[in-house]
Amino acid sequence: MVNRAHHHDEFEKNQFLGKELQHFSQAGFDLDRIHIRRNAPVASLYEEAIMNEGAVISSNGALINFSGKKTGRSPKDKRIVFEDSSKDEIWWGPVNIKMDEHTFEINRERAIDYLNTRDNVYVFDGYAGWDPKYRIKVRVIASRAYHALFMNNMLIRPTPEELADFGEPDFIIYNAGQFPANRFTAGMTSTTSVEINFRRMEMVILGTEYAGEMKKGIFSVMHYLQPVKFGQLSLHSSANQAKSSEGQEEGDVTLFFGLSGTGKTTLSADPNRLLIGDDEHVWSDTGVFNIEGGCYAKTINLSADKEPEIFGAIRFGSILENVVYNPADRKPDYDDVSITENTRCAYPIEYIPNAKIPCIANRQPSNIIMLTCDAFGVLPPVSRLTPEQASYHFVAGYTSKTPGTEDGILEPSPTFSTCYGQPFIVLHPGRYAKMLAERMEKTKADCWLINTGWTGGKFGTGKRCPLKYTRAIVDAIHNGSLAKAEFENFPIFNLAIPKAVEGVPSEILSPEKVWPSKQAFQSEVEKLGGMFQKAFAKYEDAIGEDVKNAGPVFA
Ligand SMILES: Nc1ncnc2c1ncn2[C@@H]1O[C@H](COP(=O)(O)OP(=O)(O)O)[C@@H](O)[C@H]1O
Ligand SMILES: C=C(OP(=O)(O)O)C(=O)O
Ligand SMILES: [Mn+2]
Repeated sequence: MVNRAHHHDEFEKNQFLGKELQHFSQAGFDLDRIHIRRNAPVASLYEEAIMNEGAVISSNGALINFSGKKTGRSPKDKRIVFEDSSKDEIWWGPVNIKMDEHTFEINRERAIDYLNTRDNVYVFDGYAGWDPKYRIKVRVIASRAYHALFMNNMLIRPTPEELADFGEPDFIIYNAGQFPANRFTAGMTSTTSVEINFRRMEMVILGTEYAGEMKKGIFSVMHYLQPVKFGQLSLHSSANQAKSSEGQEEGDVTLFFGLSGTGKTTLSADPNRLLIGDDEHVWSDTGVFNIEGGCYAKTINLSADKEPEIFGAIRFGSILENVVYNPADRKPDYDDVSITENTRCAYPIEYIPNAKIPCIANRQPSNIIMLTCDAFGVLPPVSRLTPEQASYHFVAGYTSKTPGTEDGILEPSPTFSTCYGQPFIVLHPGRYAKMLAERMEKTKADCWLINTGWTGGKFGTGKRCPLKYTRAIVDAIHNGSLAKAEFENFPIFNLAIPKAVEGVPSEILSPEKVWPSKQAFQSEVEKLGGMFQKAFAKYEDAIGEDVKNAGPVFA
């Protein structure tokens, strides 16, 4: 137990109102034993993470934490409870594995029993969703100060008044990640378990301390609630908005879709634009809003030079995860991947200088950008999509998995991750695709496919499209010049490739020209086209003919 000054103790106890405490005893918390610390000050979470969890303060002021054995998500251990209120809505399958209600009860009890053995139990109450019409109140209950601080950064932080009136949460996370699941419990296949129960509106985490499970867990909840309860479209995307500068139309909104590692966070942090959010959004009837109150950036090879906004956001209050530091001066070494390639920083969104607070735009998007990280080096750095092609690519979700974000992924591996976020969707992909198509049709947004991955050859031979060129492409979309470009056809996929983009060498725009041999290129394009067809076939029945016809066509 930390030897805190007495007045700190009293202050923090008073953060909880009597009525709130009742919820905890009803849930089985032993209030005579444990000390509940609700929305504790960031500084005190620092202290306790340092004293009890091996965290250290880095030279930039951020808190470096370690998540233990699991340094990425565990998709094979993520389950949804099979129960009457939600069972007919859920897309059961590899990403939404069934769990019975009884097993959930056992794991929930196990989590609470473990939390009852602690001196301190950390609670964070906050919101998910910046639009008050569609937001939910989330309570996180965790055994580690690190996890409370992480969600302090990632959820929307309530004002003191909102906290005083918080009342009952809409959703609760029980995070006992330090304690394993019991392998003799029916349905458990490992010591890790991440599970959501939509009847109880609860999530239980056992056997993984990777903090990203919590933020992506809430995202799954929103992927259920937004379409089903609110009729709104949740998306794995970042979003930003034009300031009144540089030929951009003031206020125009761009969505960047993409699986992990494709560039949502990097490209949405743009000095010329206001950041709405880096990862989870809802395209509502009235505009776009962020689900989160913070960002979760990758820090692998991070430099102040290439990514100044993100680099500058790493300071007091930010959480660095699994980042190696130099003991002599406590400087983080972002090039060191000896713990994992999935090193991260979680910071409150206002740490980005151009953040738009509240993170909401009462305006429909003008540009939809689909980010793909092509490990085959076949797709062009940028192409223009028809609305049908945009729907096709959204459903196919072609990209690569980034090393480290999921347990067991060691190098960029090609995948078809439907909706550019298969691990997080809860309903059939066709339902999100239909809502997206309706919204694109209504707003007539321009659609683009950007390959932030390899160009001119496969992973291992070609090279990743330099960030400065991708940024130049995004600038050309935003200043309207790309829409006016001359286009040529990209074979088989029938994508429109611009012949020139300001700031980008023309020869890289057409992959055919950078590939060592025309024949090798042709055969890789065909191979990839075939992979698309096979991946799309799974969803064909739920998607219209016009969209199906927008995919690769072999002469
Ligand atoms: N052309 C590029 N476009 C975007 N990111 C790039 C590019 N080349 C390299 N990167 C790197 O790839 C990573 C993209 O990660 P990030 O923006 O966090 O993706 P996401 O938010 O979609 O998970 C960053 O580490 C970034 O520095
Ligand atoms: C946090 C994740 O993704 P992203 O990089 O998209 O934030 C993740 O996939 O666990
Ligand atoms: Mn991201």
